[in-house]
Amino acid sequence: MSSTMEQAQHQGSPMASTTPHPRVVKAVDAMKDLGIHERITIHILKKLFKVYNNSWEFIEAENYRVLADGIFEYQDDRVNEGKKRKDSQSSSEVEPQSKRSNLMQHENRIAGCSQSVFGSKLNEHKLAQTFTRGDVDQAKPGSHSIHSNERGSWSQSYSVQDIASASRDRKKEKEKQTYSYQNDLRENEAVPERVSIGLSFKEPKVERSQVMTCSDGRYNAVTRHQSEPFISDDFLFEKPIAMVHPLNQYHAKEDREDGGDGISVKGHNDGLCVEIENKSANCFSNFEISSTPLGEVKISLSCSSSTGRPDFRMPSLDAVLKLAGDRCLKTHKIINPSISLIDLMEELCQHFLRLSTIRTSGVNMDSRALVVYEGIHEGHDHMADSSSNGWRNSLNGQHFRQAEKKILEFNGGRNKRKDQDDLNSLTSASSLMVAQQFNLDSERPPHDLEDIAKGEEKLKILVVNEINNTHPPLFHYIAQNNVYQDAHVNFSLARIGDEDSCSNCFGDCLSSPITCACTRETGGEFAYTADGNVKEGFLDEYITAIRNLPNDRLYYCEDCPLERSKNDNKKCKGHLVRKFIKECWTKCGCNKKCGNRVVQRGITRDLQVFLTAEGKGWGLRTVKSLPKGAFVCEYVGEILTNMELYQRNEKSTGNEKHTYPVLLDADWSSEGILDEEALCLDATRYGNVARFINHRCYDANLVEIPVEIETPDHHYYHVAFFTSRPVDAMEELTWDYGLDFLDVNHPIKAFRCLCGGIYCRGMSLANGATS
Ligand SMILES: C[S@@+](CC[C@H](N)C(=O)[O-])C[C@H]1O[C@@H](n2cnc3c(N)ncnc32)[C@H](O)[C@@H]1O
Repeated sequence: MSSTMEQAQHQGSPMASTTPHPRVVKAVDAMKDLGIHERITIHILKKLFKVYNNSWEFIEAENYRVLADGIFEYQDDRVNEGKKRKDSQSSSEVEPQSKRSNLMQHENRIAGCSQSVFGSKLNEHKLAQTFTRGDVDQAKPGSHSIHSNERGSWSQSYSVQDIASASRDRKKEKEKQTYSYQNDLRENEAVPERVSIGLSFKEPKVERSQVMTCSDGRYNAVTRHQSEPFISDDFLFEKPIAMVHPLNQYHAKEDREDGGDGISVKGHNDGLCVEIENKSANCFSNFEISSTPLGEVKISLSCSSSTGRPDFRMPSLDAVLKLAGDRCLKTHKIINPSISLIDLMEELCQHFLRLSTIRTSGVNMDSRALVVYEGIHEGHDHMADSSSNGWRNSLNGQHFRQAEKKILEFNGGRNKRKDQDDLNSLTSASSLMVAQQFNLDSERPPHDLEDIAKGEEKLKILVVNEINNTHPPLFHYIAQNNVYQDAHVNFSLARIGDEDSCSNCFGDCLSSPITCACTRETGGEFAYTADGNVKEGFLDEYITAIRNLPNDRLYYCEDCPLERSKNDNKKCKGHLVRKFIKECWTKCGCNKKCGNRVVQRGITRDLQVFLTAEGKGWGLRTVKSLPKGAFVCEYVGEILTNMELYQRNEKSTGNEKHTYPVLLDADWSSEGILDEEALCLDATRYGNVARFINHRCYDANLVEIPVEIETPDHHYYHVAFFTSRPVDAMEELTWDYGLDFLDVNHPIKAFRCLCGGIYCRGMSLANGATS
């Protein structure tokens, strides 16, 4: 980014160090294993910190048991709130009492104090009056374990210890290993534990023909009324209340005596529970949900018929959870608030089957193959790891396509819509594989030298090497930003208010006499000229502001997400508050050719990627001269969270070639930004031509301006490069990265600057170029 020497000291630069606290990262990783999204984990962590006076020990104890409980409880509360809202809207009936609150009141009566760690803000002091600290520790509700066996069955059990029994059972409990995944090969064991009051699965949504009732009218004991007697001792899960066959909907509707869905329902003799049975011969899997009157619940997922398949391989639990988690994130964007536990289990089951029966060129996938399968979603790290095992060539994208085809064949009896879904996920997975293949085949020319954009842009972008016969570094060309995994980028029409769109405009807003609502950001005037360049007045003011850095241009976070995560907890260095350009978009009445739509139209200038003579590696230049304010290109890359970037950097050896990530902090002043909301763009693996723009200190000929297009929410925006002055034909395009060459702690080692400018600040300071 354009900046002065001083600016390089600030965080309002693309190179800002993004280093979350390692303990936060560990906690996030641990929760991710449970399929919990980073945003939620961090949200709860913060609350727990307040409750526990920043004590990590308490939060980390028993493998983050408190944290997990807090999260479950939080999710529970949200579901309840949603339900309450719905209920109060739809009927005037007396609101049914929350089941959890029933339980909690009940537990509280027994324990004589508040038990909720999170929701009711556990008061340790208060608890200590009745129980020892150890008892309180033991009393954190909600242990959770998952077991799997060789035959493809998992059982997932949840437990809670109330304070009273924690006191009693403390010694016994210590011996139990709770809250850990166990992917061992032992027989499926039912673990006699009691249900967590914090879990959000207490009222499974039963869809289609899945029925889940108890003959006494209760789903499970979480619905137990507070007046029921509390019996605290062991209760084994002997009888399932329900067996749900999630894949049943895929079977052809042949045997209709059961109502046409292949499912029949029959009650258990004990008069307590109901079993749901799938009569279909092609039963792939089923769930067993067992419950006791006390609320002890065991949910097990078994894929029994897969075990008879010769090609069955037990997939790793992590792989299945990851695949299901990814799908939840991608299909539902983030966990769908209306999703039920049954839906989740169903999803898990499908992915379990997917992974357990994938074949590659007639060879069964083994555990290594699963790692690569995950690698499809992960980027090239896994592939790089696996390559060292010397087997990568047998698992290229084509084989994965075969593998996916196999899944479709295997599921031949399923309905068409599901097959289409599979096909869709296949397409997205395959497209990522193309990027992996660059690494796979060293014989293959890495890029189309005639057009490095491979047709993704309107114009071809030539690669020119007048110096030697090397090629540009490997990456996957994308013309638009793409979410890597966790970034929460919400483009919904509902978020665009009337004030954020010009629905009354028509044709070209620039030539309209009506004041366009889209000029809101730029003081009632358009930022662009009719030629599509940024107006000189706007540009000069913008450049002056970022180069001269008056103090009122810097925003200092009270609790900076960048500094907070560092061990030394330094103060915020300040983020440069930038002016935005707002372009017209879908809700606007104007047409696609409207003059207030420049960046969204993509690259229109003739550009070349070339090998620089000064030793800076590859660079970008313009073939024709450009006027001041011309749009050149956008910085396109993967959208990462601050945390993901940190994790990526942590894995890096420090010796790779880097593009520098851009932090999207231009508008942090308008709202306190949270860790989990901090986004950045990284073009190292996926990017466009902007990844070739080299750095120049201070007087670079490009300036980056934040541009709002799809969403008025400035936590995500486009980073667009415009010329800061007229540029000659064949002149290299440069950008001031805003690098602090003095920052030895930055995760990416600075290079020795060869910009050759008279204001160069990095020539003598840093050691060794990385390119
Ligand atoms: C975003 S990439 C730019 C493209 C890069 N030159 C390439 O070949 O892929 C950033 C890297 O380019 C090199 N670079 C960029 N500007 C430079 C400069 N002024 N002096 C020396 N190296 C530079 C550094 O190696 C830096 O890590």
